Amino acid sequence: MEIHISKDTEQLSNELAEWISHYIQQVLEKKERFTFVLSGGGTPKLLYSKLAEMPYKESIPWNRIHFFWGDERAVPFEDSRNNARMCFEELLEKVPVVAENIHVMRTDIDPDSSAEAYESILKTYFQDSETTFDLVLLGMGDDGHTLSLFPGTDVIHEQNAWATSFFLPAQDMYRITLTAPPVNQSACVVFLAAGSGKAETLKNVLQGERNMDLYPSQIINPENGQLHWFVDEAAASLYQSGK
Ligand SMILES: O=C(O)[C@H](O)[C@@H](O)[C@H](O)[C@H](O)COP(=O)(O)O
Repeated sequence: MEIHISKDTEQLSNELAEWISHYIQQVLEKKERFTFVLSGGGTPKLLYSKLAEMPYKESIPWNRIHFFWGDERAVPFEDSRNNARMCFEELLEKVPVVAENIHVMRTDIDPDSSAEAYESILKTYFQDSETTFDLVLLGMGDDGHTLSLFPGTDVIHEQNAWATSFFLPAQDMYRITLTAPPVNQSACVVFLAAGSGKAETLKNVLQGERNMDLYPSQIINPENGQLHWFVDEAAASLYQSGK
């Protein structure tokens, strides 16, 4: 695991945009397509808007990138809470992507069918390949959740399905989410977290005892891939470097 600490969210977004751009170029030197899992939540908005600006708008080979999502709130695409919609607004509408390469988690069908359909897209994509995505961008909630793996939920320990759906009473909505297995088979996972509200949880996730039911983010640990945390100083304020 590698942790990158930036001064504030502006610097964090700039540094991560640069890192992602460099990583994409590197991977695309060796293969034709790049698979990128986008995250919802508030923190990546600034990152996406940076990637949509120069120089990345022109330097990244957008037409060779295939986009997926880590999780989705089962609300219509038009709803401002829809994760895919946010990603379109901040990034995908602004750069030359190929429409067929964008794989949203559908919310115009029932959540179970949507999760099944997503899993079958992924299985078709990756077939028997040992490695899944080139890059999975994840957020972490103040409570330690990532994807839609919320503390105390069964989905944290799902071993078979690659995508699933369930009702989240606290938010009165269904969620559709990737499970840990396809994420842990990816080539690289990047967590992006910012703000003092995440400081205690970040410390517990990275340096506390292992308790995935309490801190689901701990379950994410690519078997043969890289794991990076990009955080700002506020989120890292309780993290003890060098420990
Ligand atoms: O749909 C969601 O809510 C997200 O996919 C979720 O997993 C998010 O990444 C975290 O909650 C962090 O969100 P913030 O960046 O807003 O803190």
